[in-house]
Amino acid sequence: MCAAFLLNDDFLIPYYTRAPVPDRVELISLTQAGVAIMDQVVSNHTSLGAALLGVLSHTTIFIRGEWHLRVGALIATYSLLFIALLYAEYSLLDDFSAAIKVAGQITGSYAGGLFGSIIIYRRYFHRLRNFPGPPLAAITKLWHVWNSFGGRNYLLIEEMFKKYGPIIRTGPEELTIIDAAIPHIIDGPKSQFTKATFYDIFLPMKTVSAARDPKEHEARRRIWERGFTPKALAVYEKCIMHYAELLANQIESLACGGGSTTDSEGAVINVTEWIAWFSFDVMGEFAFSTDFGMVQERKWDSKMRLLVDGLEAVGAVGPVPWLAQLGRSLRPRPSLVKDYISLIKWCDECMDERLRTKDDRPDISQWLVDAYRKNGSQQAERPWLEGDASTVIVAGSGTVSVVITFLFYQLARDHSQQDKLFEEIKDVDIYDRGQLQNCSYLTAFINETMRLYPPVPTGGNRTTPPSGITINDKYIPGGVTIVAPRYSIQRLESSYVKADQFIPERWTTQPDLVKDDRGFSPFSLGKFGCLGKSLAMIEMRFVISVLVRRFKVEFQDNDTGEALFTGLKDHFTFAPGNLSLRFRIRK
Ligand code: HEM
Repeated sequence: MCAAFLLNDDFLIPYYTRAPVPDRVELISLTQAGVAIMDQVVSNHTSLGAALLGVLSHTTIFIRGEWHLRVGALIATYSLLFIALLYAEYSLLDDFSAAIKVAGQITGSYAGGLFGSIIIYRRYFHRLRNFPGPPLAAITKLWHVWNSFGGRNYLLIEEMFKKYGPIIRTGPEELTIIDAAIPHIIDGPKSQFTKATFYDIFLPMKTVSAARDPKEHEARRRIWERGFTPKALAVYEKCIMHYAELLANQIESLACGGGSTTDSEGAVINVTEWIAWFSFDVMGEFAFSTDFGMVQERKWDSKMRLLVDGLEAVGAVGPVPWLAQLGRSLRPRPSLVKDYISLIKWCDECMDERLRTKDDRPDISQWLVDAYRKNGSQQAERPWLEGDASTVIVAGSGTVSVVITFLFYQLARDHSQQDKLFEEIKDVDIYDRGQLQNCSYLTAFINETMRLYPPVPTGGNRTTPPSGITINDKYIPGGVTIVAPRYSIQRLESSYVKADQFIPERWTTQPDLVKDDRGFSPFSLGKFGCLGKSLAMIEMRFVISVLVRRFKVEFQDNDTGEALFTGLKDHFTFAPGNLSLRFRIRK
């Protein structure tokens, strides 16, 4: 009877209406109907069993731990099960289409049970269920990939902040928190937070910036720190000076009539491009002791373009690490993944070349190479070497160039600020690092640029310690990913007066314009904080000083620099749109 409720109405009528007594033909058709009913009963029971198994595998296995690195293996197992079932059914029924139907029904029911359970659990029973946020974001991070496509993650977070408030559930197991206190909570000296699953998108490449295991990270960081001693910085400084002067000379030759973009009133320069060339050239020296020659040649090195495109992949799939791993195992590979793989391969080749040079070069990599040569198991060390070398380039150039580009935008917008900066540095010996460090307006200009346009605008995800944390009287359990987006935190009206306006004086003569500076952390803090902070400050101070002393900058004609913003993309680091400015030589 019970089974009958699950059945098709057509079968029930002849089965339960007994009178009148059937003839032979009717008996045969009744028997066939009976067999069909039994088949259906068995099939429905099997589907139900498979669906229950799906629910059970979620509630007992998949609900715990991290599975993003095993997605490829899980899909492979699931496909193999389907094939095994298909084979078994085909052996029994000798009918391929019936076998496909049954195998599909069982595996489909299992998947239905599994995903149904996941969806209901995440939406209605999850420990983060009471935090506000887009309903679909609570169910899957794919929502985030879709909505932040095209590098608009920083804007998406701003929109959600306005709609849902300062603590937003942006993923099944993720909260985005826009609060000035959060950088110190997640990265401060007493923090027990660890790096979140996001960093696994770089695997199998290994690098200090993506090491999630605290011990592994600490050991690697110690090696890196040797590359940033005052003695080492003094050597790098010479290299920075060389490239900064080369850059200024190239722009001057354009402004004097040596290039196609010239006119009698200086030269129109694509600042985004030239500054990117400069910072990549510098980091090429630091990572591989190689001159990419872009400032000299006035054009992109094809490998550097690859790097820029490869970073787009990081931005696109960053919210879903399993998608990155899946993309890597797909054949043919999606083009974004191909760019990323080519990038890793190229880093590999550059490192081979670097290892062939026997002499100790004064670059950042020498410390990494040193550790590699001393290590007993060089094979195990190799992925670190490549990963760290690419980190030097990506972390070192994609950040500095963002600040310098936006800083020049601000100089062009406000000529009085430009004059003030020039007045401060015009008589300073810019080759003396100490003197440049004392230029408070220059430092304030850099800080205010990093406040409004932080080179790492939304990234830096952390995982809460097992005991969880309490923020603003709200308890957040352990094992939850916390996103602390600098772009939004550093624009909080509760922290800064006229928060959206560029006012360098808030860091010098008008401290009352800063109400709460806890949220200002462009370099991050603590044990995961930027290793290259001092180097970056040296580099930015010097190149800005060289250029501001030699040139006046302005927008051309009716341009307002809008393209810088329309093209701006959040690829973990910011990728600015084009900024064209007229450079005139100062008399
Ligand atoms: C304006 C320039 C820079 C800014 C704003 C900046 C910002 C940051 C931020 C926010 C982080 C933390 C990222 C995270 O939590 O995942 C970071 C990490 C890091 N940065 Fe920088 N950075 C800059 C320049 C540099 C330079 C020039 C280098 C030198 C190669 C560098 C090397 C690193 C490394 C190795 C890490 C990883 C540290 C770790 O995980 O222990 N950065 N940086």
